[in-house]
Amino acid sequence: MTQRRGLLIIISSPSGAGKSTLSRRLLDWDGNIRFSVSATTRAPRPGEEHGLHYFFHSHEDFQRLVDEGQMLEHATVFGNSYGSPRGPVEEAINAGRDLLFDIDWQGGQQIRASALGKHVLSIFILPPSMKELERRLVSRAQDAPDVIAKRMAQSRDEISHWPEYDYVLVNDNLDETEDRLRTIISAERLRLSQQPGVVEVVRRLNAEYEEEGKT
Ligand SMILES: Nc1nc2c(ncn2[C@@H]2O[C@H](COP(=O)(O)OP(=O)(O)O)[C@@H](O)[C@H]2O)c(=O)[nH]1
Ligand SMILES: Nc1ncnc2c1ncn2[C@@H]1O[C@H](COP(=O)(O)OP(=O)(O)O)[C@@H](O)[C@H]1O
Repeated sequence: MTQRRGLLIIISSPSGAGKSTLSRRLLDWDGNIRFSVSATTRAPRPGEEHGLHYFFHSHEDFQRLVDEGQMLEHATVFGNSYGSPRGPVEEAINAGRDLLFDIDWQGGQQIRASALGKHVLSIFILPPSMKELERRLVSRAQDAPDVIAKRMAQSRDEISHWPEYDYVLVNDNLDETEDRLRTIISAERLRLSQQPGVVEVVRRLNAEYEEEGKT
């Protein structure tokens, strides 16, 4: 049987809505999902490792990677450059491995518009309220107050892109949101793995129909 192609799972949300937390849970849930480690010019947060959470680059190095065509997509977010390396993507699709992208709406648009767009499953995460979004950003205790203010100010713009996504989830209860994400991914995998078999069955049914017509 033909192996299904890998999925490019794109998760976007305003900063603080919970996409990193949900991404981590999805990676723990299923070993067939790998994380697309982005390149960025942002400074590492405490505990973040080069090559694991991000590839941390200088502005010059980042620009060189873009110029060399090594980025599948890239964008400026909160004043820093972020981009998804092209290298692992086609390999994953062909090997039937799923890749998880924690990227913003600009990246989502670029990948969807690319030749690889047909492999995309996109999910947008909304916070239950703006107050809760701010509470989560503050309680994460990773960003300075001015950085948090910048992210809150940008959140409305990010949220306005929800209609571009295949699915939209409100991340109120974390376990419930994780459960819904698992359901969405499982259903999409089922749809993809069925396709080759279904084409064969329809061909056989058509042949049988033709045979019947002759008798
Ligand atoms: N377009 C694009 N956006 C990215 C990429 N990597 C991360 N981002 C987005 O950049 C924004 C800031 O990410 P980060 O600094 O890690 O903050 P956090 O999402 O609040 O934890 C988020 O919206 C990410 O989804 C990327 O490779 N491409
Ligand atoms: N459903 C939820 N309920 C309460 N807190 C949450 C929920 N989802 C995430 N969080 C917390 O909110 C903060 C921001 O989540 P994070 O995953 O870093 O967001 P993002 O990656 O979208 O910026 C973290 O401290 C995380 O533990």
